[in-house]
Amino acid sequence: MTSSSDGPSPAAHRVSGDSAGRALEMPSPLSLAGTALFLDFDGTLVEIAEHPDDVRVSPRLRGLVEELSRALDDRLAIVTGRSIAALESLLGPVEVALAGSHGGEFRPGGGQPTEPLASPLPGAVVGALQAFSERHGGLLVEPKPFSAAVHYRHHPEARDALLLQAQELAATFDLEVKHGKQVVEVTMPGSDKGSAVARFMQLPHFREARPTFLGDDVTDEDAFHVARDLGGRGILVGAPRPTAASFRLDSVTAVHAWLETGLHAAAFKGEPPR
Ligand SMILES: O=P(O)(O)OC[C@H]1O[C@H](O[C@H]2O[C@H](CO)[C@@H](O)[C@H](O)[C@H]2O)[C@H](O)[C@@H](O)[C@@H]1O
Repeated sequence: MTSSSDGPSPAAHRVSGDSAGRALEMPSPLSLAGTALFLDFDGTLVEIAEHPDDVRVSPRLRGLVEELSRALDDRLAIVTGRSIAALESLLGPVEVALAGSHGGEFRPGGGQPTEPLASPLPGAVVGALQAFSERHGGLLVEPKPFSAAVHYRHHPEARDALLLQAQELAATFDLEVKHGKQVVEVTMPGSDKGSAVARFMQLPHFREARPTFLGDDVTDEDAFHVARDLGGRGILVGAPRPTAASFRLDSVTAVHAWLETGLHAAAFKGEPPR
């Protein structure tokens, strides 16, 4: 299966809701009562940068997600395409639940061990992607425990050949292809954000809550669907596009403001977390 951010079509996802191009409204202010909050990282909590290591993490971000998680009685998770190690190298050792590598890595809570939700990526796949990169001027290959990303941001001419290479590897090794923002990834089956959200929602402290998922990329669509199927909602971050999300926030800055406002309102009202 291929999911695509700027590829020919995102049809691999059950894109609906805003598929008619209808403008999505802003979400109402965040209410913590009965909410489980799921946050994508790149493009949602931090702005997209030219290189994965160059993202600017606001000094407030780690504290913000940890305070929100405590106010939600731990019903908050960051669900990212990055590996958990890469995420924590940017954010610091964060005391919240995490899913990394598009859901291949699952950590149910801060300080708890990470569980694999997929099998490791065969080493030959990374080797083939590295060889591809060398043949095409040196694309950035980002190996992760259950997936590998190849960034073509600085070599846009290699995009179509890269997609073809990824599809060939997927057919040979039984992988899935994800096409995100200037990046093509191959992932082990089971590594998707929808499965990660569904898994979190089975944990006892998440079970009765309504999931809200914030994300910017096509690779977040699986999670928007699962959130909606479980009685919650998706919030698209960034420009309008066909999506299964129900609401939209304009930018990373708007996400931070929405989260801060929800946290402060809960503290002011003494809102009980459940
Ligand atoms: O699921 P996310 O948390 O949104 O992670 C998706 C991918 O993010 C990173 O790549 C993207 O962000 C980079 C930094 O802004 C940017 O240079 C790149 O073009 C984007 O695709 C990360 O490197 C990937 O591993 C994640 O899968």
